[in-house]
Amino acid sequence: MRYAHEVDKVRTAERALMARLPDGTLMSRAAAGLASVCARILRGGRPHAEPGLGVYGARVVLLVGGGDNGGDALYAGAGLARRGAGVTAVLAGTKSHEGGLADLRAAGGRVLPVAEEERVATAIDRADLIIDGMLGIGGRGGLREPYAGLARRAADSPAIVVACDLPSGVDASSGQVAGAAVRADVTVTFGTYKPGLLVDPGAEHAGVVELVDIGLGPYLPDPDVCAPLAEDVAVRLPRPTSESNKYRRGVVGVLAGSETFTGAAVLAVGGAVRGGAGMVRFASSEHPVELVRQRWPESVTTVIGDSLDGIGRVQAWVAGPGLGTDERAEALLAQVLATDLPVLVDADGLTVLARRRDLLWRDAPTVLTPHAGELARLLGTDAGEIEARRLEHVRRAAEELTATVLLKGSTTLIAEADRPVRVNPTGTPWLATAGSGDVLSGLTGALLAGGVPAIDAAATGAYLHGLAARLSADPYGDGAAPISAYDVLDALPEAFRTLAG
Ligand SMILES: NC(=O)C1=CN([C@@H]2O[C@H](COP(=O)(O)OP(=O)(O)OC[C@H]3O[C@@H](n4cnc5c(N)ncnc54)[C@H](OP(=O)(O)O)[C@@H]3O)[C@@H](O)[C@H]2O)[C@@H](O)CC1
Ligand SMILES: [K+]
Repeated sequence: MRYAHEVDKVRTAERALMARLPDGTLMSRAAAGLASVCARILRGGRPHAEPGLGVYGARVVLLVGGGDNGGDALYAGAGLARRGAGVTAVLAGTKSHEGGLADLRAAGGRVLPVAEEERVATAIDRADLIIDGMLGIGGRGGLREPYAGLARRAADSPAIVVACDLPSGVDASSGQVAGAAVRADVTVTFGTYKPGLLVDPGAEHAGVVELVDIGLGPYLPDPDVCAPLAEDVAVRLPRPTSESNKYRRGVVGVLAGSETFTGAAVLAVGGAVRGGAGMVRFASSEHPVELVRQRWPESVTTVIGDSLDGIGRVQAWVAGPGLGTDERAEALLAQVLATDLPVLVDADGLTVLARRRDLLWRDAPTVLTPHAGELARLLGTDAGEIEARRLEHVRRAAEELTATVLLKGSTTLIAEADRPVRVNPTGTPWLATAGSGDVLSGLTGALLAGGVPAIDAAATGAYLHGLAARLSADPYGDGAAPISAYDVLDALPEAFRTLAG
């Protein structure tokens, strides 16, 4: 698991640790870690030179802000200069870390005030590697000048950009980006991950994130956000044993589809079948039932009117994909939510819930799987607001709707009251395709029916779904192609095998 802590918690832990250590120890640990990642990157090749020539002779530019983030960059730059790199520090703050500056000068580094615009521009354009040490966890709001201009210049340079602690302009605690921000290839972060490195839009500015241990671990409280690794997900996968039968593996009920919308039902049932349900019971009107029967003959189908009576026993429900939003849909959804079973509500079901939030007053687990637009309707805000502050909104939704909320998007987030928000690390931009959400609903419903607790079912479902999408979009790791929701379904067995193996 990768754990992330908000800024106030990082600061408290740092104070506690610093009280036990000689002055400057933490900064020197951070700077040493940063320098060693930069050296490794330079050894791997750089844009202006033959690959693999190493640190000696490499052109390194430090963008140095007025706080301790700039201090880290200066000490790291000094370390690289001692290994033979040509290091230029662009001083952009009203002041600069004195110890760091003295160390860089002593190591033979060059210093350029930001006002020397032409020389600064030339240095950035010719750099092999740029260290962004403008702002770290002390950053607030959009980047002001001259930082914003330097961020833009760095983006146009062919150099590899390495962010110190976090890309300047990204809010460490939320991932919000208000205006210009550095886009890093690699971010070297200290002590713990910051939520803004895992949650978009911050995450997409961070590139590959490397954590440097500075000894903070014992002083950190529970995390605010966490991102599971493959092994964290693998241990939660339900695995049938010789004792298993279809009822023990879980019977999932799928209430989906209507005469107008049929595809969503076929995909949701497919997600449940491939998600490992022992049995899928599908309830809908005639046309979708006919199609599901053809495609998934292993499911047990029932044509229903406006009552679910006689469907048979299930252990969890998936309700909503293609269901419509009329009174009949509302009546059926109300019956599902009146049970004491875990229920996942998606798509049209969420639209109905936006006008019937009272249906969420229940004791059994409820999982909601909205995209930003659906969540906006549920919370009475707009989708742009949600996208800009995803973490805040998914937490608010979990509290207000008393549900496990999985917010789909470029990074899928899963929240439940009083627990760290989980960030899903898998997925591909190609997953943003019609019907893929229906597959996720069925898959997660199968996990719920198998007895997996709501937050784990949602996180595991999201992980497998994103992994299946990656495996089908880019099976050989040499280039991705568009995929359909059906491709995701077809890659689910491979995703399970990859995880379990
Ligand atoms: N604490 C520790 O033990 C350790 C900390 N470490 C390192 O310290 C970093 C935190 O350092 P920090 O607290 O000095 O803050 P930092 O991010 O450098 O920036 C503060 C300055 O930014 C300015 N500023 C703010 N917003 C702005 C904006 N939008 N646009 C422009 N300017 C803006 C603000 O100016 P002001 O608003 O006050 O005028 C203020 O001067 C941390 O990320 C890690 O790298 C490591 O060494 C490990 C040990
Ligand atoms: K930075």
